[in-house]
Amino acid sequence: MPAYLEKERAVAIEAVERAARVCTAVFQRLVTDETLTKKDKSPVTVADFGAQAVVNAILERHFPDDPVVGEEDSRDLQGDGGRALREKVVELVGSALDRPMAADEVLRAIDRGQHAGGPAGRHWTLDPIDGTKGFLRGEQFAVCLALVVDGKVRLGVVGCPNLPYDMSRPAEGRGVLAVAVEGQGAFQRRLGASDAAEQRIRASGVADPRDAAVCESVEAGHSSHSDSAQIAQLLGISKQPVRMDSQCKYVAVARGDADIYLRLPVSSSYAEKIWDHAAGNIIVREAGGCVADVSGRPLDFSLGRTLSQNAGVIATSAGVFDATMAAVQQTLAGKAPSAS
Ligand SMILES: Nc1ncnc2c1ncn2[C@@H]1O[C@H](COP(=O)(O)O)[C@@H](O)[C@H]1OP(=O)(O)O
Ligand SMILES: [Mg+2]
Repeated sequence: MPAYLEKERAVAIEAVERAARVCTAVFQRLVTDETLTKKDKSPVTVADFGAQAVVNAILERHFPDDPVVGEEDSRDLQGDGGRALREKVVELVGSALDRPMAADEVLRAIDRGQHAGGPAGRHWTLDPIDGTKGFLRGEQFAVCLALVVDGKVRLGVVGCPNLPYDMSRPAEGRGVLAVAVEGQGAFQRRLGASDAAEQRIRASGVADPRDAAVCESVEAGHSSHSDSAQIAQLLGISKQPVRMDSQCKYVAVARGDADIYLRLPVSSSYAEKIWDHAAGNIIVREAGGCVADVSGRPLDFSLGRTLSQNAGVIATSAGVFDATMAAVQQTLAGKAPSAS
């Protein structure tokens, strides 16, 4: 008998592999094309749309009845105004899928991402490029795909093209694909190697919070750096936090590169999007780690496109979870984030 979600797991890996290739190809063009500077936002737009079209087309081929909650829609690619961008995306998608796709097919594939999500049945959730700023800097970004069944994340795949496969041996190359299915553990394999062997990954066994390493967003607008400094101080952590963009932070916790991922609300009006957390969340939990919001509540993926009942995210290895939550709560107590 096939294992739970065996086909979904294989298809999700293929989709993330191909989407990651789209992103890498666009980035290579970005650095070689003298007409583009890294300040130009258009490359990330082309890669975002291209990656979403590729993933959605592959999902549709294998699971035509499954809706997708994706970040992008095709509005900017339509009509005369969208022609230049559309042509670039169509060319990119054709080469990523090894078959030409007509423009209207590409737009339709992108718009398969407009599902509302919710508590019932199956849906996929996709962030075609998570960490766009990291992508443009040539640093960390991720292609993130997850399957939600009856409001719970059951499968997650995070492709990290720029993450060293082994942090202790960075010379051995970059590119990691992390994958987890509910109840089956978390694994990593080399991104871009079709016959890649999988290796089980586990969160660290650190028990004394003073020994823990913290990771957080590069962008202080996404997670408060001053609150995390206070939390680290309460925990007696002297190491500087590692800052990186995207769900690569969840992968870092899942394989013990870091012990604590802090995402501390800057504004009470921001609702986290499900595609920014679904895949990373299951990978950390299946690696033996813990994930909650800043109040200690589990992340609730059953409420539509956002985590409307959660604020922030705390992901840690199991041995330092309670101490981290206590320090988070002490730091945030009596401090209302601004609504701006
Ligand atoms: N105010 C905010 N708080 C938390 N996350 C945010 C905020 N604004 C944008 N983001 C999202 O953070 C993600 C990147 O996170 P990280 O800092 O971990 O790399 C992006 O998906 C980005 O969404 P968007 O895609 O709309 O820019
Ligand atoms: Mg994102």
